[in-house]
Amino acid sequence: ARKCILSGLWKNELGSNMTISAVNTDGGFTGLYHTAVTATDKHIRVSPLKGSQKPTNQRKQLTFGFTVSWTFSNSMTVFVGQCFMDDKGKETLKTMWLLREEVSSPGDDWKATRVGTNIFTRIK
Ligand SMILES: O=C(CCCC[C@@H]1SC[C@@H]2NC(=O)N[C@@H]21)Nc1ccc([N+](=O)[O-])cc1
Repeated sequence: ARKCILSGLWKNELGSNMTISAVNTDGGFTGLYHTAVTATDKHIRVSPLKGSQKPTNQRKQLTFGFTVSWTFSNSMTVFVGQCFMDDKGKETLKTMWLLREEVSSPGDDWKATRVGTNIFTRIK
């Protein structure tokens, strides 16, 4: 594909994987996220994701964002990033994320958000 298409199966360097459904006409998409890691002592469960991307007809290397609402803990992650295509047509999603945990009081709000990066490549 000469243009990045987000739908399909992706994995990141942590070993997490995600499936993105078909992207609808306004750029919206949904999917499922299976994280390989957690900072809780909970059992990991597949969690829903919802996001949007810039329409592909405008850009070859599109920007996107999505939110994962974790089903196994009171926390949320937002990912934002861009799809890059190499000259062989291989797509890479370079992302940054914010992970918000639920804290018990406003006084703990300062320590409630983690930040990081993830790179996703397609699982053939
Ligand atoms: O652990 C969690 C939920 C799972 C987060 C997985 C993150 S999302 C960014 C990164 N990319 C991945 O593929 N996986 C990781 N929530 C959580 C974490 C810490 C605390 N805490 O209380 O410290 C509470 C909930």
